[in-house]
Amino acid sequence: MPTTLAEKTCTPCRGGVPPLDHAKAEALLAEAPDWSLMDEARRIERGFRFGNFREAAEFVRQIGELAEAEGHHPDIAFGWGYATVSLQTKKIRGLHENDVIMATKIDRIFSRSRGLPAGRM
Ligand SMILES: C[C@H](O)[C@H](O)[C@H]1CNC2=NC(N)=NC(=O)C2=N1
Repeated sequence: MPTTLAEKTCTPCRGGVPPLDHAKAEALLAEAPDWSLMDEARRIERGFRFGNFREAAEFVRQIGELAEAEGHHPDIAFGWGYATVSLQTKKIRGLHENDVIMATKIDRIFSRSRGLPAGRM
């Protein structure tokens, strides 16, 4: 039984479910404290900094692999030294547990890229 969101996998979201309300989103974000609620809690976003373009591009590549494996996809803007990742469940135009699962997994990718053990930023 997974105990943390990062150990869970995204469930196929077929729509028809209500988006998380602000309180529930806030509660789940306790596991992804570096992410910000945006657009009246319909989206979450986090900015990441890197030493150059190549590091940012590699981070984006790894997120792409994760997204394909999980079947849940972020929006990403990136360039020299930065990447901004946004998560929303498009089908419900709001937040789903899948979005926070992805956030926790993306945090682990970033931690690993900085040579930190997962779970410590
Ligand atoms: C069929 C496929 O699982 C769905 O279209 C998935 C793909 N990835 C997705 N990603 C996001 N962020 N929101 C979705 O609603 C979504 N739907």
